[in-house]
Amino acid sequence: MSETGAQTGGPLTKVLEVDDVTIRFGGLTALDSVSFDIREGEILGLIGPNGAGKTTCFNVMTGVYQATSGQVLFDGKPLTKLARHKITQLGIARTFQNIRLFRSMTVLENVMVGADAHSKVGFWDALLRTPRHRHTESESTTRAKELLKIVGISARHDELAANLSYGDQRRLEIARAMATGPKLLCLDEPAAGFNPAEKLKLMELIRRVRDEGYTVLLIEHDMRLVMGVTDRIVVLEFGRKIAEGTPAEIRDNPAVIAAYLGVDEEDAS
Ligand SMILES: Nc1ncnc2c1ncn2[C@@H]1O[C@H](COP(=O)(O)OP(=O)(O)OP(=O)(O)O)[C@@H](O)[C@H]1O
Repeated sequence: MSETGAQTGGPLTKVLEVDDVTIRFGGLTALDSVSFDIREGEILGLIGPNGAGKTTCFNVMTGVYQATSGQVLFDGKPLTKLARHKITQLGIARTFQNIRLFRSMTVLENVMVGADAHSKVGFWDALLRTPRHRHTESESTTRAKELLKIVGISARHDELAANLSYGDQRRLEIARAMATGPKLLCLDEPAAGFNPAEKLKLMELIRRVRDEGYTVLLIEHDMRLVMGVTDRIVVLEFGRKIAEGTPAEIRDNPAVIAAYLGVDEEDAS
């Protein structure tokens, strides 16, 4: 396990802060005064029953939605609603519930696209193939190959993305997101459609990604996976934060048990 501030008691750097965020859609309050933060080097899980507000929260944390009130601070600065490429440039990368890859490009090319989103080389450098562009290109090829190794699919780098198995496509999505060099990597239900053996491998992979120095936000339905891989968990129910803590604390929290069992808090304790 990597040594994060959270685990060593050292100074905590907040990568992202959700500060008293409320989001309303017409008459419906999807998020109600929610506050929590994500600390550098940790894996934070965001969980809750269906309709709890996880996706809405994810969307406000990745600049897709603007809070009705309250704010999200990324790297200490307010995050406003931004175009997707701007969010990537800021340092937030995400994967999607429904895999979004360039299916007719190779595995390596898909990761290189991620690296290009991060690249400082301009249009003219690329068009004229300047030494600066060539240098950057070879650096990003090397880095893309390293990332494919980390996610465990380097042997398939020349294959078309469409030819990968479902599990390997998910791995490729993670590598592509990592290639943008994010300060925060957001995984939206990465285990969707996985069998138990694949879920175990995914847990290993998420830990490996964190140990590489990435900060990870994980939204996931599979409780065992969330409990097994996260450093801290935030629980939402009906748009409110009902608990926050380590997996062990969350497992024993009566409000969380009640939310998942759908019974009164008193009955669950
Ligand atoms: N764009 C929208 N317009 C109107 N209502 C919305 C919108 N997005 C979400 N909602 C509503 O906000 C509430 C929270 O939804 P959200 O999708 O964030 O929950 P969730 O925890 O991600 O649920 P699930 O686990 O089922 O995906 C729900 O009642 C949903 O119907």
